[in-house]
Amino acid sequence: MAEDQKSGTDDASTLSDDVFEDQAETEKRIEQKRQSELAQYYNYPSALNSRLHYEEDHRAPSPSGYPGYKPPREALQFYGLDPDVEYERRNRDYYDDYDDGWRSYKYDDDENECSRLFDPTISHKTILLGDSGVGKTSFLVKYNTGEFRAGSFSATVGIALTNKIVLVDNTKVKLQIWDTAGQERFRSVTHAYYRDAHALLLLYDVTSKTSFDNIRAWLVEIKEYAQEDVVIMLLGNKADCSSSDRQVKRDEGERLAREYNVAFMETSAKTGLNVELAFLAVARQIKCRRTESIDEARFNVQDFVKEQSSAKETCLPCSM
Ligand SMILES: Nc1nc2c(ncn2[C@@H]2O[C@H](COP(=O)(O)OP(=O)(O)OP(=O)(O)O)[C@@H](O)[C@H]2O)c(=O)[nH]1
Repeated sequence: MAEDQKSGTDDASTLSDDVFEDQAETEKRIEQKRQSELAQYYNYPSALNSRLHYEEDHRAPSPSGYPGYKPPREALQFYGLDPDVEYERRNRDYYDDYDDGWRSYKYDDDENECSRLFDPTISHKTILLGDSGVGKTSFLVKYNTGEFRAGSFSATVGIALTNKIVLVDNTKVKLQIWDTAGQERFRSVTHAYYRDAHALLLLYDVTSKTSFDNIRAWLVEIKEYAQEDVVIMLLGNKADCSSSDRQVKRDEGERLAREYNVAFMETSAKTGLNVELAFLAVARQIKCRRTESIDEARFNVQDFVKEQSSAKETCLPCSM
């Protein structure tokens, strides 16, 4: 492990003997120091650089992450890795497979000339939230590239974004979609991003009761940090899994969504079930909330989701 990475631990051992600082204070200060070290990686100008992946055992930042992603040198050093060795390894192991890059870091350019852009001044910020491992990155990558790569993504560190244009009734709605780290230790970083979010996609994993139980805690956080009128959608991901693996029934998800008055659907990043629909519903709801039209303002995302889910359980075209 490199000296950089060890510094937090060294601080802890030194300061635990310090009679002027109790353990809680020490831990708090170390966490602040760690966060400030991490914070520098979130300020990279490029969206690609704002995303760091690493493997659970901390041996290496994820080589795959988003296809074509190359962590900054400092990020690798932060995890005690030699950047030259890692870049070489990544080139060898992964770049050949993922040479298309993550295509939609630029806006998708819609060919439909007659469609107008809804509120061109705003990229509507949409954030994926939920416990670590529920499938946020897979969900976004599926939406973005149409591909699912089982087990390809290791835990997200911090945040990353992509931009998409969704066509709602011949109007383009720009979504700026943020993928966040589900791990508790990055929570304080992601909180900062809730504030100006227009929509939140809150995921749990239908094969993990814990991730479902934690939804209530996520909703408490959302209430605390997000704007009051934020569009929230609860998604039970990994719906493709067999019934023997399933720990959360569909109607449990529905009940919870009703209790909190949020839209709900089950999804699968693997099969694409409702992936497009989730973003379409979000775009539609955002547009309707910001429009003067009485008819459109009456649009209810939950009814829309219900209607669409029963009409078609797979990916929908973007224009409806
Ligand atoms: N069967 C199935 N597996 C999925 C699905 N979505 C994700 N997975 C798998 O679940 C694991 C975790 O997926 P990720 O996309 O990395 O999860 P995450 O929520 O981004 O995790 P963090 O980055 O730690 O917050 C991976 O092994 C994925 O292949 C799905 O819809 N179906």
